[in-house]
Amino acid sequence: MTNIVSIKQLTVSTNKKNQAPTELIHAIDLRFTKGKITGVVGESGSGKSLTMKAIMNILPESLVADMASFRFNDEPVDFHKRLPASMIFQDPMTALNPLRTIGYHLVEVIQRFQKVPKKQALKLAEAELEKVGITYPAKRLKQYPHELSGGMRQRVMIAMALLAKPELLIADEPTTALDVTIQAQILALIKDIQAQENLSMILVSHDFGIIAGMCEEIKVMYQGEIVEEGLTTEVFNNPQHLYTKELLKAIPNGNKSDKLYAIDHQALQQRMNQPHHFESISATHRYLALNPEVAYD
Ligand SMILES: Nc1ncnc2c1ncn2[C@@H]1O[C@H](COP(=O)(O)OP(=O)(O)OP(=O)(O)O)[C@@H](O)[C@H]1O
Repeated sequence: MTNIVSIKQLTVSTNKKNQAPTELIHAIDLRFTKGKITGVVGESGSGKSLTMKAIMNILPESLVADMASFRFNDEPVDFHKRLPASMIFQDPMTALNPLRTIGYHLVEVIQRFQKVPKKQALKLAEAELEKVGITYPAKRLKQYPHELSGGMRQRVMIAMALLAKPELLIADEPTTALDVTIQAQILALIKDIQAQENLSMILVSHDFGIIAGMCEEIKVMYQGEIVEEGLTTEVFNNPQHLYTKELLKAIPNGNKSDKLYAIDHQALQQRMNQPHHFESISATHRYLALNPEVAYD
């Protein structure tokens, strides 16, 4: 099994003038299997987005990433270079220019990768919209982002991401801003595309339910660290880390009258600080024992 991404000792810190740096991501090792969807789950603020932005080399200037080694497709890469990877974000509106048509956005990506005249690029754009399940694609090309629903805008973002022919697709909370039925449709689309193209994907979500339904492998993030990782079935059925157990309790069960379970962080921290807390590594160790070929070199 090859890794699409393999990083050792990734650290992300603040980088502000006249201020001591604060470490936000704490020397984590990351490995994502090629051709699969790997889930990264954790609450808001656990460091999921910063980790993804560090992989994509799109951190804001106020932050800086450092790592001991970075391999893409099993080749060492200079992490200051852009990877053949695309990223989809939670809010497509921020990634789309409100003054430009959908067609403009798609043609721009197509012409960045292929030398084709505009007319032909528009035909390719139309076909791509159809592929991501957008009805009346020819009409949509002439529309502006605000004329489309949230779900349709996210489909456009997926089309744009795919047109860049990525070897890795990172979807960071791609359905969080959408209502539940549309969420399910977009997740089904992502899963279909991944399977059809055998794409390597990282799916980031705070929702363990989504991750468990979509991903074969999973990493749990907490306070800038990976606290547990392994096969989803294993982590889901037999969580080892206290935080993972709490996250699993927090999965909404679809019953609207149920109060959402809130994690008591203070109590969790106290339990984690107890001397017998050595659970975090065992799922990883078991995973590596079962898959020795993916062990770090
Ligand atoms: N530009 C920044 N400067 C300083 N701290 C930051 C910056 N961006 C993020 N952080 C902090 O880093 C931590 C991790 O943020 P990150 O956005 O990666 O979390 P997340 O798990 O993706 O959550 P969310 O889903 O809410 O974005 C948070 O504590 C956040 O406050």
